[in-house]
Amino acid sequence: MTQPPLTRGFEVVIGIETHTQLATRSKIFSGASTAFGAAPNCQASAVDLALPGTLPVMNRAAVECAIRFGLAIGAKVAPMSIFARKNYFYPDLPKGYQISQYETPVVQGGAIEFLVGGVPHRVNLTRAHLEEDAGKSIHGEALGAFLAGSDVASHGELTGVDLNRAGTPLLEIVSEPDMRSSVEAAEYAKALHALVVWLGICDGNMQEGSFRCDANVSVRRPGAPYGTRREIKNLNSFRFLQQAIDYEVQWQIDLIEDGGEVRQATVLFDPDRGETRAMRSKEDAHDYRYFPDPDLPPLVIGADWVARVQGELPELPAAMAARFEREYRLPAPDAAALTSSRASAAYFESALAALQAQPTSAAPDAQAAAKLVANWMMGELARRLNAAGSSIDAAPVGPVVLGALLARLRDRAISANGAKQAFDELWGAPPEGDAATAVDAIVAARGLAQMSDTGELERVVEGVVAANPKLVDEVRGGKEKAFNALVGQTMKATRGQADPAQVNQLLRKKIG
Ligand SMILES: Nc1ncnc2c1ncn2[C@@H]1O[C@H](COP(=O)(O)OP(=O)(O)OP(=O)(O)O)[C@@H](O)[C@H]1O
Ligand SMILES: [Mg+2]
Ligand SMILES: [Mg+2]
Repeated sequence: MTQPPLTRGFEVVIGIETHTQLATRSKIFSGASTAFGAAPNCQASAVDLALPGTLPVMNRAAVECAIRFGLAIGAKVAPMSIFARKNYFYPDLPKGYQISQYETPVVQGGAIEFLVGGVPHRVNLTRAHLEEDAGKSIHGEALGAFLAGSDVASHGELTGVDLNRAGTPLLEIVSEPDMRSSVEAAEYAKALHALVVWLGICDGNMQEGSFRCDANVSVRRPGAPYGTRREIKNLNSFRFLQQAIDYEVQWQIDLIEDGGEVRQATVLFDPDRGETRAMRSKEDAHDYRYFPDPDLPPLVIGADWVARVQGELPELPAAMAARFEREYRLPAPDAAALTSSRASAAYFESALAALQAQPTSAAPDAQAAAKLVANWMMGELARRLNAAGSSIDAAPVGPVVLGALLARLRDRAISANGAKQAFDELWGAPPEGDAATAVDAIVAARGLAQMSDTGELERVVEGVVAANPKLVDEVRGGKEKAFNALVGQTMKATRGQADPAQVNQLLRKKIG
């Protein structure tokens, strides 16, 4: 075990609770739609509004998401779990309680594994439980926009309640207090996010609140028992998560060094000021008066259901990364990057297949081909996607086209620089029809072809050597600059169409 890093002599302890919105079509206990963006209160059924006499009915699809998750992280999927009422009063919670799971959650234990700077980390999970989301309170400008044109004039003093989100299925994923730095916390959250999207149980849209983290933070002197935690609520970006923890750690250490004592509290992060601010002193479990919900029977999950879901599970990111290392002989960081999403992994495999489908005169080198595709995906393609703020499934240059382009690079028909120019052109105007034909057309139209006829290049080199006796003498006297000048002249004579490596080689041979 490596020693955890210390901050001003303190060890940082972090546990994360993540509210993952499950990608089901309807709500967890009603048939109302979960689609995002509807006008307020258009997607709230009688159950979501908590009208008297209504009863919740469990959504099978939500349970199936929980099973998928449990199996993917090596947890125990409880054969029987219990729904409980978590009682609190808030305007956006019309029942006065949230249906959640307490003592017996559906997913128990398991772990998330990920790399931090290439070093493997493992964070154990306590549990993951199913629950319903609450509605939303709407204040200020957002409410004003909604009320514009109505006869409610002084909306400045009002708060609106939108119950569209009420009853949306959540899986709350609770980690053990296993993290020791804000960087580790952010990497954990990224790995968890990638996994739930990979499994297809969450759309992962953090702006719309589909994946929200609460960071529980405490500090302690090395070897001391855990300190008191403060909980930073509702962090919806990895950067905010990291910033909020960093600020909170400094705040707690300042307080302790000034002789104060951390008290349990719920705090909010203000991204504009980069600060955390107390929201309320934290409720304890007994404040919620948890008790089993008499409206819902125990949730029973049979072994056959678990076995079926297991059979339908896709190859998981860690297993796929290990396979990429083994099968394609890629370095571990490349394999991890390429398997950051299912779309990226699928792109890689089809680009590689397309590259290898192009005939070549040289002996095929599978490892070199895989590395070439990996380099281009992590370099040129990633750069382009970042600049466009786009995702890989929407890339204008698809895997088959990239494979065809890289085949020309492999065969030295174009230079790396020429390939980049062709890539730019393909990006601007995605080709239709056969990919190789489209690539060759661009290479021809832009004059990107490298001179492939060795005999012809040899004649050019001979000409350059004959015309520059002075430079040749200097090269023989050991002047590298003179050699570069000869390379430059040869490139010029071939209008840049020669392979520089080949020019180098021929010149050395001629000069001796
Ligand atoms: N001393 C501590 N320092 C940092 N994190 C802690 C500490 N003790 C517990 N935690 C973490 O706090 C989180 C507690 O989550 P849990 O859902 O069990 O309870 P809660 O926060 O009281 O409930 P709620 O769901 O109502 O917010 C866990 O992620 C746990 O690892
Ligand atoms: Mg919790
Ligand atoms: Mg909490």
